[in-house]
Amino acid sequence: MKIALLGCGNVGTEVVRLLHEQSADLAARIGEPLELAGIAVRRPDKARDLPVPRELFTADALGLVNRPDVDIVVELVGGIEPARGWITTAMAQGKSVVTGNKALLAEDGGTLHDAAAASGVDLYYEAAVAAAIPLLRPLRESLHGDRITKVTGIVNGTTNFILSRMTETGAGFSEALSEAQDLGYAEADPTADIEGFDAAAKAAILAGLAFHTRVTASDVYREGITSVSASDIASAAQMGCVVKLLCIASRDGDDVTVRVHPAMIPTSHPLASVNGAYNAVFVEAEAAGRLMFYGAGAGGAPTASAVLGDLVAVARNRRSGARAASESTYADLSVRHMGEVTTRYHISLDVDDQAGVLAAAAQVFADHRVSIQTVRQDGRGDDALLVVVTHKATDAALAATVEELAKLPAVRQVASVMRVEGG
Ligand SMILES: NC(=O)C1=CN([C@@H]2O[C@H](COP(=O)(O)OP(=O)(O)OC[C@H]3O[C@@H](n4cnc5c(N)ncnc54)[C@H](OP(=O)(O)O)[C@@H]3O)[C@@H](O)[C@H]2O)C=CC1
Ligand SMILES: N[C@@H](CC=O)C(=O)O
Repeated sequence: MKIALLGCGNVGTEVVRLLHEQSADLAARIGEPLELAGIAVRRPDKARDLPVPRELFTADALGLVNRPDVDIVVELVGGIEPARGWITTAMAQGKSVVTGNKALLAEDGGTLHDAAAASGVDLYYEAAVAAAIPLLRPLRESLHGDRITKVTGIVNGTTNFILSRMTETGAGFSEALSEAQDLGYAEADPTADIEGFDAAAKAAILAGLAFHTRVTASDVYREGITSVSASDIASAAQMGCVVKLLCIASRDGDDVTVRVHPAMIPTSHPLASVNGAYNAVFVEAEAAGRLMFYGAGAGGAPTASAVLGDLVAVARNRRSGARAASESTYADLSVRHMGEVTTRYHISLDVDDQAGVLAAAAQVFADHRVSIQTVRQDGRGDDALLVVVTHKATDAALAATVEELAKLPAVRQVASVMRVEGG
């Protein structure tokens, strides 16, 4: 069975290594050997310490995809184009595809699934969400007899690594990000990680599979972690909380809400102890109850494990003439606007006069029917912040409250607003 590998970076390199080191086991599991037909990269002449002949490398990805001896295409380049073109070309020629490209799946998964169905080939993408964790196959298959109501998780390893470092060692944001890049966790453009685009793409894929509907990245409410400060982390700690970038997808009747944003969660919450580049996802289903999936969420080797798992499944299907179940998108659900979502909020106000501003601020909260749970002062003197934690309120009510708080004469600025979940 011949494989065209597109991309040999953090993940592709480990795929090549595993294909080499485990070739006998893989052949035994599949019933015939897997052979690399070629490896497409941007710089074919770059020195790479890999156990394969240099002649396998090419810059002509499309030429490799088009080769008649190629059976399966593994796409590990990323991005929308030219990856989409390579994948649809491969499928049109009856070649099955394995990919880890969440950005493409979340933007245009429908086209890829339709192309796979039209050509009767497989499209597998376990690596696209939460890397090594077997998560998509359980959603696509094992839980198909149940009704999933909510998926909550930490699905980006880079941001979880950064927040963990900031919390545990007091590391700065940039220092922690460059460490995550060195470890192969970050996307080629790390803006995708730190601004929440990567987690939003994964949230769209998870919501689509969980709720049997098509959800694209543009349906997902998204905030990244670039505005999370050391003072937010310290303030969370004072409340017995930690800050995490959460992905929350929930279904309520015919409506779904899909959101990605930083949130304070109590240290007793099971997601609070998920640190470093680890991911964890809670799935709540009507009959199964609460299920938790946990493991390495980024990095070359863990992601390659998921790619190899898909490769074995696709190769076995080709040998037996079988095909994975088609995409299940029969449910016509509407995506609810973020303004309707209710949660608790932590608001830090940089004020001139703590005592003087309290009554005015309380009135603003009352005017918008946002009920205050606690108020406290953080720090001393000019640097002191007035910290308000609310009871549950809608995002729309909170946004209107914050807009008015910012106009109070004694408020220098609204230093931060963060959701509080799970308490
Ligand atoms: N890193 C991770 O932890 C995870 C990554 N993923 C996904 O896996 C995919 C790959 O990620 P990763 O390995 O980290 O990415 P890298 O940036 O490390 O590697 C990208 C690879 O693609 C090659 N490439 C780029 N442009 C072209 C082109 N035009 N033609 C041919 N080859 C090209 C590069 O070539 P060259 O080597 O010459 O630069 C490189 O080999 C992405 O979709 C990513 O989102 C999924 C889960 C986890
Ligand atoms: N950049 C991603 C890689 C895995 O999907 C992450 O950090 O989670």
